[in-house]
Amino acid sequence: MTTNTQANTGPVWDYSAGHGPVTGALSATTGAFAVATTGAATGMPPTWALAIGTAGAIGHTITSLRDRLSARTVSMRAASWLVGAGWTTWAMTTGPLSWAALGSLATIGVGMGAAARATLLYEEARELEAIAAAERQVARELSTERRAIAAEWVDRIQRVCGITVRVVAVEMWPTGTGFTIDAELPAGGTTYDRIAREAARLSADARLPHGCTATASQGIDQGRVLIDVTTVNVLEAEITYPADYSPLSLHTGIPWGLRTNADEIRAYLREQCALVVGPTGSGKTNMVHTILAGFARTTDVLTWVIDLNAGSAGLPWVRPALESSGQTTDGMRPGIDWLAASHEEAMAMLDAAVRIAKHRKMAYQDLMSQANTDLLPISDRIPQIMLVIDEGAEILAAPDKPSRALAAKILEVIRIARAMGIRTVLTALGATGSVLGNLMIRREAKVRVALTGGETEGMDLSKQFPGSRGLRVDQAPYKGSGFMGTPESPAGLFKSWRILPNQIRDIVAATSDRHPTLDAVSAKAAGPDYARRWDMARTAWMRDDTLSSTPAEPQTPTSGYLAGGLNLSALRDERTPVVETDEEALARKFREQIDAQFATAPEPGTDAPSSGKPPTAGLNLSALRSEDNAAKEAALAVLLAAGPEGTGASAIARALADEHGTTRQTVVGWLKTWAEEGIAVRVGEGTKTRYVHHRHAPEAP
Ligand SMILES: Nc1ncnc2c1ncn2[C@@H]1O[C@H](COP(=O)(O)OP(=O)(O)OP(=O)(O)O)[C@@H](O)[C@H]1O
Repeated sequence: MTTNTQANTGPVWDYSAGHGPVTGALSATTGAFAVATTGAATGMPPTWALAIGTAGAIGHTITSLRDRLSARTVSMRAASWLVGAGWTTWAMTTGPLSWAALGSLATIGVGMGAAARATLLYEEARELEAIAAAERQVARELSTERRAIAAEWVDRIQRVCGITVRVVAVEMWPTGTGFTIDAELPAGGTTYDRIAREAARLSADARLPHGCTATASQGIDQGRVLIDVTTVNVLEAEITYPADYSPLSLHTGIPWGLRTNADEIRAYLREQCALVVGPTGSGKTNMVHTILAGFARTTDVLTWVIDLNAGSAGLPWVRPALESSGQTTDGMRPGIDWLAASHEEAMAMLDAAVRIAKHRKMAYQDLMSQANTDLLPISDRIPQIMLVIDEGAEILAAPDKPSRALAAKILEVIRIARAMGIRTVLTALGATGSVLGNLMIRREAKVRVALTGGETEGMDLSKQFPGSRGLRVDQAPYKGSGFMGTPESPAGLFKSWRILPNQIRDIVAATSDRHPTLDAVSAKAAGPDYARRWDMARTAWMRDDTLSSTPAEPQTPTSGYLAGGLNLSALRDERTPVVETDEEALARKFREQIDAQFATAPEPGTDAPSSGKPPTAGLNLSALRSEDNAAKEAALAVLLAAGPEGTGASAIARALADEHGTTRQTVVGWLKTWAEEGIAVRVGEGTKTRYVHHRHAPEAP
């Protein structure tokens, strides 16, 4: 027997030879070959060759299907079958084993078994061929669909943008929620943004459902464009935070939510800070928890949280690890590494951060030179500190003295600590000019999120995502939905995961032994303020459930660590102009220096009549500084006059516009404070949110 090999079809055997029992090789039918060899060794009669030939035929059948089955696997199966069948048959009929008997019986087995096996294999092959045919049919239909999409979009782009592209590929998303078109731009220097800027018109022309977009971005080179078209609105549904709490690293990015194609979007924060903007009710608090969940899962991040609103953003991450005494439970670490709910604690935290940044710079010189980098190599041994400052933008804009001191420190951390591994996530109620007008924030915080949640007023996406076109607030009218852009991923629609308290508890428990420890160099620089952060005296308030509902007394900057309430609102209420003390003068000089260095842009709409105070240089705090008490009192009067029906921030801002020029964001801040203090009661949700003065509130006498 000889073996031939034909191109594209594989080896074909010729069974006609019959010289002796078996000669030649049956490379794909090891079993038959084994039996043949056995037969030869024991003087197999020539007739056995027939059976062996049948076995060879199996090999033929098998190898002709090599595209579908591994011939080797099948021949091994045949071999084991042959031996097994031969052995069994012999055992039933003959008795004790001899090589001759084995040979003959094996051959009978080969004949019978080969026939049965050939039938089985034939069936299997037919089945596989049928599947392949079905697959080919689907592929044909898919490519017809792709061709139809390509043709439709070439026409559409021509109609809407006036340019003729050539579609190179259409990729259907596995999630079934849309597709990506890869197209070549026409010659003559056309750039992708000719299409990007027409996103809204393209979406309308394609009659995409609400919440779906056609977003163009750069292709593989400057002559190509990628157009992501979403056809199913994934922003609408509530999607819970994934139950997979596996370890993450700062370097591999931290997932913050989903794109419309259901892809995860990650924030890379080794060098970047982040700004998350969301008006009340948009899902901002939920998003902060999602962010803290991501940090808790990392092995190289320590999270420090400042939340002057009763520490509420950080508390769920600490409480599972707190004993009733207020001390941390042995063996369980909180999901965050430090929580500040008062100005004093926040100041201690920020001071520690500044000291760490400065000390790391000196102490890790050798390490950085060995690693040949000017960025401190962050790892589980030298962790990054992520400072999450809830409503940090409002602190930057607040007019009171303690907030101004905090603002100066926050900006200092942002300015000096990038290379040394301390970055911030600031949240804001509105994309106020006071935040984005600051060049340093604009430059350092390029990971940006705008949660819209149905709120359209005061959301200026073009400021938050400069250069992005076609983003419209009404594309994301659902809670937890909005836009996210990072230096790696252009601004686009996004949905944050919904995370509930029980999941936060689970994550705290699951990640407790994973958190890094602050490196000794940094811990030394941070000093006792850091080392004693979980001291009972400083954490007792975390167990006190009554605190958050008790209006706080104004605190003096010298008061102790016990954050007996969160006095941002109280401090915002400072009414009497303060004579500048030495400390204030120092803070003012510092702000002036920062502004001189980082050319802070003026905030639009803040040239309204001021209360007579000279405009203060720097930090764009002018908006709120110029909102004098008269404006606040006028706002309260409008609220009172609105009676039981109540009113909203926009209406109050409109009423104040002429006389005081107060911005809506400012009114939002006041309303939030008043709601916390019980002066106003919040009624309704989302776009229907109203505030009622407590005298008119339903439960009021
Ligand atoms: N990612 C999300 N998916 C679905 N629903 C969400 C999501 N985030 C928030 N929500 C819904 O929106 C409500 C408000 O969320 P959240 O408290 O986070 O908003 P907020 O902007 O912090 O508002 P406030 O400042 O008034 O507390 C939640 O109770 C929840 O019902």
